[in-house]
Amino acid sequence: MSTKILVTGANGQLGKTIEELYSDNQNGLDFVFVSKTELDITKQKALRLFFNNNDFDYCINCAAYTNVEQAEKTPEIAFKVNAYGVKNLAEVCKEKNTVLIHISTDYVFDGEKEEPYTVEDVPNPINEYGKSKLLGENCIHEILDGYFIIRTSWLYSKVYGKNFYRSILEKAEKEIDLYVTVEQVGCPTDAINLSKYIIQIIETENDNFGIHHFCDRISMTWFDFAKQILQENNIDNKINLVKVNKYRTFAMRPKRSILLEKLN
Ligand SMILES: NC(=O)C1=CN([C@@H]2O[C@H](COP(=O)(O)OP(=O)(O)OC[C@H]3O[C@@H](n4cnc5c(N)ncnc54)[C@H](OP(=O)(O)O)[C@@H]3O)[C@@H](O)[C@H]2O)C=CC1
Ligand SMILES: Cc1cn([C@H]2C[C@H](O)[C@@H](COP(=O)(O)OP(=O)(O)O[C@H]3O[C@@H](C)C(=O)[C@@H](O)[C@H]3O)O2)c(=O)[nH]c1=O
Repeated sequence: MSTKILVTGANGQLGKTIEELYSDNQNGLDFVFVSKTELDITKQKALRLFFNNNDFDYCINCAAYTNVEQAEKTPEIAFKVNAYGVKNLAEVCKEKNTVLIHISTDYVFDGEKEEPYTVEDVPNPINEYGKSKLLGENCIHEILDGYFIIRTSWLYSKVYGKNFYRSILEKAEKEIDLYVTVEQVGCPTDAINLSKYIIQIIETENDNFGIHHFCDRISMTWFDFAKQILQENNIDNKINLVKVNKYRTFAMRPKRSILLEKLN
């Protein structure tokens, strides 16, 4: 019998990456991908109806509000999706005995710890996006037993969505000087690697429920990452990359948010 998997928020960078890698439904994995217009996690009744009409073994929740700057100005939008939408999803997963695989973020931490963050470290978010994601995590802990919360960091896809990798390339097309901060240190994570990590949890029938940390294991500043992006695309000699201590933003971001994976 095949394993039925629902992917919510399927039009985002992670959802699209999973779809590209796995939608051919091989190895007994049977995927259903739903975008926000097809299934809005903030609409409780529609969500319940959808789950009542379909059975899933797993739900991979890629739905989120990820605009960190805008979340600071209108936090209610971020909380609606990242906290209360996630609560709705946890409730229907509980009713239908579906294992929820939810994605969270390094931004639940304040970034003041010198060493990498372990899954035992206590979160203390310093921006509204991080606070909304932490409340989403807490709703899952309260409602579900069978769940994975996978915290990742600095996620990027080279082809899908809006992310730092693609922003730098877009800017490089228009500008000769790029100003990038050295204020934060973290681990950029390719959406392809995160997708593989999620799917191997399902394929191996992992039942090590709870919080997991997953990131690509090379830590750097955003400036280092921008340099790497320009080099990779052979445009580092055309662009003047300028190191700045502070890049003006509305939201605060954790200074050091390296995630340490749990060793089993
Ligand atoms: N991007 C990053 O750097 C990081 C992301 N994460 C987490 O990883 C996960 C995936 O992120 P990523 O793929 O980058 O995010 P994206 O912003 O690329 O995708 C999120 C998707 O969710 C959809 N969505 C928004 N609101 C709802 C809703 N109410 N119901 C259903 N779908 C909705 C969005 O649709 P629309 O665009 O139409 O609003 C979008 O297609 C998220 O949980 C995020 O918090 C964790 C660490 C780093
Ligand atoms: C585009 C740009 C950004 N920056 C700075 C601003 C900020 O401090 C830092 C990161 O920029 P961004 O705003 O693109 O990235 P940001 O939205 O902070 O990325 C975060 O997204 C959420 C969803 C997460 O969960 C996090 O893990 C993290 O990936 O780099 C520059 O210095 N120069 C630039 O040209």
